Amino acid sequence: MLPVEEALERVLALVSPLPLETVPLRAAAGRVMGVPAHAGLTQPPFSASAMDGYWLDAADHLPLAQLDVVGESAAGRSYQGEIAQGEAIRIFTGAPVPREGGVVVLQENTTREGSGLTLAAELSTNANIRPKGQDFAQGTLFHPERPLTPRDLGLLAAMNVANVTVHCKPVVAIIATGDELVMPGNPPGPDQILSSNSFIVAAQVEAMGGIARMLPIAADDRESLRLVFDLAKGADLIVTSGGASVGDHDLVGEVAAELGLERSFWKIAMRPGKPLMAGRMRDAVLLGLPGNPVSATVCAELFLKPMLAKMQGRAHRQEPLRAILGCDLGPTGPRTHYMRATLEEADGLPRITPFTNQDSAMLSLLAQADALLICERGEGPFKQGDEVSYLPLI
Ligand SMILES: Nc1nc2c(c(=O)[nH]1)N[C@H]1C(S)=C(S)[C@@H](COP(=O)(O)OP(=O)(O)OC[C@H]3O[C@@H](n4cnc5c(N)ncnc54)[C@H](O)[C@@H]3O)O[C@H]1N2
Ligand code: MOO
Repeated sequence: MLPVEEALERVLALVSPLPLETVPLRAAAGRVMGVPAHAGLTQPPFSASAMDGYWLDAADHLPLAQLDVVGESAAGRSYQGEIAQGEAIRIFTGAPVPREGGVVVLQENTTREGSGLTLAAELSTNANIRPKGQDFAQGTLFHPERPLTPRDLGLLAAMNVANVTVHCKPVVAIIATGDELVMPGNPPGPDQILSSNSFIVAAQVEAMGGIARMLPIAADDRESLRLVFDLAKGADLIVTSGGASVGDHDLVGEVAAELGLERSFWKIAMRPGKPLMAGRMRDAVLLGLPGNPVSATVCAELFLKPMLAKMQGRAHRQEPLRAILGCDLGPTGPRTHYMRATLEEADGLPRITPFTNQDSAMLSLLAQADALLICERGEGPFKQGDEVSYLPLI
């Protein structure tokens, strides 16, 4: 069985960053830029007042100085005239200063009568002016290698970048397989259950910036599987769940092989998630998740998310965090165990405690879990108080 690290290398080798498309800035949140943007202007484009008050020459900036107010500069309407020594202009926040070499005195530190202005007895040394180009210069490059944040969009807008070139969103076809499955909202027969995996995977895909296409449930027969695989045409990734193991009705691998799957691997040294399979299939990549909901979720966390990140040109390494173990644990066995666990705040590192029941069909415990405690294969036993690694769950 393939170690988890190697399986991750193999799934990442199956995918590449997707082609680029140009989208309006409004549609760019969460997308990853494929080429840098250039600032179309210097910001601020002019030295501007940072306060409401009066602009005057630095030579006139003296306690109790008396000046004559000869004009006004407001944001969007600058003062165009001359200003001599002993003169000032009214100025507002964001308005261009008439020239370099002046200061802005807050209106609170002046008295005004008609056009006469008297400065306060105590003056600040702050010029209250935002210098031209303080924020960025024309031509400055911007290319964060992560999803664009709302703040990034603000910066791009200020740079006069109206359209951004980003990686296309991965389209993911999601196929649940199994005669026993019905969609939520339908009454299950006596030997049926509800399909939950597709909802977990679709939400994970969307949280990672992909487009989820939830396809109809495939029955455990070749014809039905072929039909639903056909509906997946056009997707970049096909994610199945169920039918991955060794039972007589586990047909996903067989049917995918008939349809041209070049399998990269099947079965990994991981618990839960042993029967995971992956490979290239037609123009897409297939990730075959095990049917147990916990196994499907953990495999999607560990493999699908990094694949989606790489396809969008994002960093795709998930570095484990450290915590203190809240209980004793026995030896791990031959498969690295990702245990559903709760996290509690503590002095220093948080305390992590795995649930006693780690059955891979337990959705209620999965929903309560904060983290996956990582117990490497062949390691342990562990003692309460040991420092251990975990991956947070959102
Ligand atoms: N003899 C062996 N039996 C099994 C092995 C093995 O190595 N030898 N591996 C076990 C492991 S590990 C897992 S995990 C499961 C996975 O099997 P499959 O991928 O073939 O999944 P199914 O048998 O189709 O389903 C397993 C379980 O999950 C339920 N399921 C399936 N799809 C969904 C869904 N969309 N939503 C909710 N629940 C789903 C299904 O009803 C089953 O209860 O195999 C072990 N067996
Ligand atoms: O390892 Mo399976 O994936 O029991 O749950």
